[in-house]
Amino acid sequence: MRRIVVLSGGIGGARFLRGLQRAAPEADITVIGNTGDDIHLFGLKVCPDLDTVMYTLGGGIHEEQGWGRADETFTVKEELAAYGVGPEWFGLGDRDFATHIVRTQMIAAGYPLSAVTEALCRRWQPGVRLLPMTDDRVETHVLIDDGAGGRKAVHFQEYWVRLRASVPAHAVVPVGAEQARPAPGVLEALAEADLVLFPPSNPVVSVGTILAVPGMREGIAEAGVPVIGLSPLIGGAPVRGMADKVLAAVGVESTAAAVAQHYGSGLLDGWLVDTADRDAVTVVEADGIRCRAVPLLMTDVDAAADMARAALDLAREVRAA
Ligand SMILES: O=c1nc2n(C[C@H](O)[C@H](O)[C@H](O)CO)c3cc(O)ccc3cc-2c(=O)[nH]1
Repeated sequence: MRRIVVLSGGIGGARFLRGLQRAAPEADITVIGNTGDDIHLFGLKVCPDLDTVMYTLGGGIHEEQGWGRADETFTVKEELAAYGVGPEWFGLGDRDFATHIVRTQMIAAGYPLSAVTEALCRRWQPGVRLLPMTDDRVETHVLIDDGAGGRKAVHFQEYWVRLRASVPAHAVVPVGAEQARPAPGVLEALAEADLVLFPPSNPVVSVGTILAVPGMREGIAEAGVPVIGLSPLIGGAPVRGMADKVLAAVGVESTAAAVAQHYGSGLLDGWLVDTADRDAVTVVEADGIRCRAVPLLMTDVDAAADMARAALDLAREVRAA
């Protein structure tokens, strides 16, 4: 299984990918990155999930935080705040700003996001081919109460970072996804893949947004190769982040089994749950998805590599069946 395609969000996907690289050093890995979290701030285009993958695999990530740059300073942000220019709730550091300036400048010069991402990766050498899911603009919005008896849509980052997902999400809408086309190279990578992986990324706002791009589901199905996912939930709670909040918005229970059922046996061939959720194995298998329980806590790169090995083993089982 040399050619592996991974549909990735930010932190969880990036850390899993680092494990996959260790577990399968010979593999040719293509990452299809979520761009629904992208946000335009201060006239700049910020792509949090693409950057998180690029910095994590390129050795520039802030390890504890999981996003943004290591050894970061915030002088530009402080100067903007001194002018009264916000938002102050989104932490863009000086080093990170440079990435967004280069990206925005290249886009203004007419380059598509896929070409810009390739150019940025020339510096970071992430060891994978990093593709945005689309070159078209897709922006995830979350429908919340407006405090006056009605509802309003806010940008995903406002819901996630400013509100810390503390208010109920009534709906999650990847605005623009219906008209979006997969970025160059995405469908080709799927067609040539030996294996497709869904890392323990958010099933709604990360993997779900990628799957919302027309042609993506068909591309995965037509590849005719094992599709293996890893649960982002352990014991009914997200390992990191607030996935449970957005799962509720799409009517999915916060359990490892419910997430597998949400993806469905039409898409998924195999599913890994944590050993704490071993009772879910029979439930998931009853739905026609091969399931195994293994430790899913990515405490370090070795643990992530063990998870990647388990996913590769499950893929071999599926293929041999
Ligand atoms: O919790 C936060 N997450 C921040 N993130 C992470 C991001 O909001 C989310 O975790 C992802 O979009 C979800 O995958 C950033 C990511 C970037 O690439 C650049 C800047 C930020 C800033 C913040 C922030 O201020 N607070």
